[in-house]
Amino acid sequence: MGDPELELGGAQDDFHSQFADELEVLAELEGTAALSPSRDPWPTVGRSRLTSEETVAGGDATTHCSPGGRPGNRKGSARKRQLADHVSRDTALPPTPRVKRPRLEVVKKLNFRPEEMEEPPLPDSPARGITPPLSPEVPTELWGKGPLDAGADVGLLQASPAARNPVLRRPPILEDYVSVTSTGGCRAFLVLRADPVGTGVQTPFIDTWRRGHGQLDLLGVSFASLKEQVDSERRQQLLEEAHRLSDTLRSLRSEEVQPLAAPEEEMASNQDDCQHCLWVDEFAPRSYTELLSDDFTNRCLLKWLKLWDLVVFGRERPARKPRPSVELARGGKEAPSSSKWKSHEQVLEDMLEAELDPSRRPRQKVALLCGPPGLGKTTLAHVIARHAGYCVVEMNASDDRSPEAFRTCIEAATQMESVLGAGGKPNCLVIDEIDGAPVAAINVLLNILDRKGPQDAESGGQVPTSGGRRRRAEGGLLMRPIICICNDQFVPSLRQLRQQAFLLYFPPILSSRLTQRLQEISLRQGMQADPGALAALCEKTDNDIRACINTLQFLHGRGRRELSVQAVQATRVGLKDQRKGLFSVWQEVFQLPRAQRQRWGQDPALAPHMLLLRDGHLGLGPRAAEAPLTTASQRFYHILHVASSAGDHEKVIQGLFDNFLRLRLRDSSLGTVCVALDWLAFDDLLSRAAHHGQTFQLLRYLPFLPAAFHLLFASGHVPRIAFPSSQQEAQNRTSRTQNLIQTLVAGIAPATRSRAAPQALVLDALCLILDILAPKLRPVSTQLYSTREKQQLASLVGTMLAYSLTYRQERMPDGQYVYRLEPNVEEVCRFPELPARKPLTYQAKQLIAREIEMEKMRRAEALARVGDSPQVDGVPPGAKAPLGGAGEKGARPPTSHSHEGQQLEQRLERILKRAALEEKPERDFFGRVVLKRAAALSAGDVAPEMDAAERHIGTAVGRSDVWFRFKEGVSNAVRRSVYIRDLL
Ligand SMILES: Nc1ncnc2c1ncn2[C@@H]1O[C@H](COP(=O)(O)OP(=O)(O)OP(=O)(O)O)[C@@H](O)[C@H]1O
Repeated sequence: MGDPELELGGAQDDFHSQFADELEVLAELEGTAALSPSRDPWPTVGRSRLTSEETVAGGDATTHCSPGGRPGNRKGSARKRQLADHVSRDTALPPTPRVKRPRLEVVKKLNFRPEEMEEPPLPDSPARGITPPLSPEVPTELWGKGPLDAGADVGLLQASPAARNPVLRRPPILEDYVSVTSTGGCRAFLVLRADPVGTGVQTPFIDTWRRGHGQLDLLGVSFASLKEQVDSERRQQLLEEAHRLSDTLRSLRSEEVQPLAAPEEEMASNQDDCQHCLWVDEFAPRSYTELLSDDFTNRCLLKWLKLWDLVVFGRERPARKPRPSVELARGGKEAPSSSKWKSHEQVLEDMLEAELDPSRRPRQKVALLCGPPGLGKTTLAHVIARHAGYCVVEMNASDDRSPEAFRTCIEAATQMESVLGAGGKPNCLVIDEIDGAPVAAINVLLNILDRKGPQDAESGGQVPTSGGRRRRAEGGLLMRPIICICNDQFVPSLRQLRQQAFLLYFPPILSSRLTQRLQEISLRQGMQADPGALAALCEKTDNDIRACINTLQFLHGRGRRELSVQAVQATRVGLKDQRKGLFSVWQEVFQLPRAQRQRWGQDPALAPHMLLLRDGHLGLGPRAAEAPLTTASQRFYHILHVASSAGDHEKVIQGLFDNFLRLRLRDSSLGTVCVALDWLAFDDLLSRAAHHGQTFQLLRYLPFLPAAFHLLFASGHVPRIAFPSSQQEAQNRTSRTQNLIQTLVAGIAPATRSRAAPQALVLDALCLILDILAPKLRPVSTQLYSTREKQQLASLVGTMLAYSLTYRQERMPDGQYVYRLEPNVEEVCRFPELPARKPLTYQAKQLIAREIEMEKMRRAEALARVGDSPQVDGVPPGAKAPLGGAGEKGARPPTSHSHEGQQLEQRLERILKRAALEEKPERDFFGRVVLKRAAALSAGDVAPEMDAAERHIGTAVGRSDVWFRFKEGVSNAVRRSVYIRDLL
């Protein structure tokens, strides 16, 4: 854009050149006025306007008029004023969307060719906005008809050329203007006009204004209209939400006021609630009668809670009526109650009938409810505790796992002031998922249970009454009932708690009761469900209440208003990824499912082992799809699922291995047993390949073994299952045997050891060695042995010493003494149940043991002697020992008993002499000789050496040459004929 002042400066040189334009314009004006005498230069407000761009694009072809556009209002002095064609929006016009006009293209080009500037606007272009007065070049038809034309000539005559046509080819004389140069180099001059409305002046965002509120309509719909639309939509939404909420509130209130409304009304009012809440919560039982669990269990738990009444509420226990069965038993001759075997129910009844402990609490301070998930254990605990007048405090042992958190929770719930919390009711603590708690946390609970009150010490004390004084006196004594809930009672951490708790096993819910309840629920929710479909659902979920109700709600939520068996079977929801206990897994493997039991034995196609024996496969191929196998394959997949989710595969397999031979086998040819053993071997191979070779994808085949066992051995009988222990025992034996071999090998003489590798020893040598070590020895004194026998004995002793074997005396639990081989390698190579092949007598073993000891002493002494005297011939003393190594065995005759005696005597003498020589006078602290000794010596005139010996080894022994030590169980200790006088 050029500078107007410079432009003007160039035009001031001569008058003609300066005013030539004006003259021209005046001439033009005169011509236009003559052409359109009736044109209205000030169109009404309702007339459409054009923006400045349109004005520019259309040259003088604008048809707008505004108050500010009037010539009388114009003020030409302010150069910085807004362009006159930037006029305010017409507020009277509705903000209707308008079509983008093709003329906008022209604006973008900004090409001010003379012919374009004079080009008339399109006849169909909407007339909007307030525009400057008409340019004389604008054709008449552009102005439309009617009122717009009225009085046009009045203003027109008064208007200057610039006022009529703001876009000029030459600069205006009297008015301010802005020069504009097009991209093609063509120049035009825009007249500046006043903006009395102030729209353009006030807004700092002129460009925004141009884009947003101008006439370009780039959005197609004006921004304001869009905004308004959004606002109205939002308003509508809020209104709808408010309606919905008020409806919900109303329905809730009506439910409270009228709980038994007509089913239709109820259905309608519940429809909204259903979207928001779970049916399991909505239909959770609130009272005792609504419980679905077994009545006996419910009653037992309630009775146990009632046992706490005395300490909690101070209520006396009602006097018990004697049970008729007990009476009968007392009256009758045989008393069945005294029989050894009691059913679980009887045991529970007895516990509930038992006397309270000295502190007047039940003997079992904790009730432990255990059973599969979703059967309503937690619900039962809540309902029964509320029914018994308690305020239930629940904690989840899986969440609060640390012992400290456990202690705090338990103490807070049972002993703090909050016991009289909500509604003035005492608390009953419910600890859910206690099988998830660590041992340390369970120990905290056990410690709390074990706390003893003063009444425990002095039984029969005063009945504790409620109040702070009593609690203080009892310290931390547990005075509130605790109900623990778990899924698996056999987890190791619960072992101790189980022994102390009132154990209630939660039996499966009766399918008929659950079906009835489900029917009620589906009816209330407007869902049609036939009992067959509901029974199928119960069966599918193992009578899990939660899973059943959730499945119903899920199907209802998907728009299903009718439940069929097919729908239940096709639904993949409602199955909980539950982990069953080991016993239940074993039981499921060995027992047919309920529905199967009646049919078992009638349908030959169901003979399960046929599945495994035929073609040696499991019926997983096309055969599995055949009709008769459908039920069996269902069972197969069920067990496969159970085994996969059991987790501890090794234990499962151990249980199957330990128990399968105890079952009643129907197959007399033991074919099933052989197949089962093959499976076990296969499982071993698989596990080994998976773990050794790290090919873990093989692990997926492990659960097939339980499924195979199920098809082979499942029957209708309840199996008697024992916890597997054989694996553990075998492991213990293995490690014990390995230790024995290690000890044996470590004790073998080095020369022999080099040829006795452990495996070769076990497999080849040991059994034979044991035979060698059992020669026939006559049960007489060795003095009566022939030379050959003596040689035999010496050889035996030599062999045993070479392998570092001996016999050790042991006392049996019944008081008997026996000699055992040590290390007892007999265990390694003999089956425990089988008798030893050539057992040695007690005396023979005793003799051998003694000879071994003697030989050891001899060797030690020889070594000591060689150590004292300088070695002459360079031969090691051990090698020269009389009954030396195994290589020399039998070479030397066995030493006689008299020789032994001589040796012992000599040894004794030496010891005594040495002791006498070493005798030194007793000195006091300062090194002076203590005189007391001298006085004693003077009293008895005995040789000082003898006395010294006596002092050393006692009076009786010290003065005799021989002494005996009594060794219990050694028979030869009393066989020798010894006179008393020899001992004195
Ligand atoms: N008689 C009943 N009628 C309707 N719903 C019930 C009934 N009993 C229990 N439920 C519902 O079943 C659901 C499961 O119950 P609950 O939590 O007591 O089972 P649980 O055996 O403790 O399971 P978990 O071991 O998984 O904790 C609950 O939501 C409860 O509302």
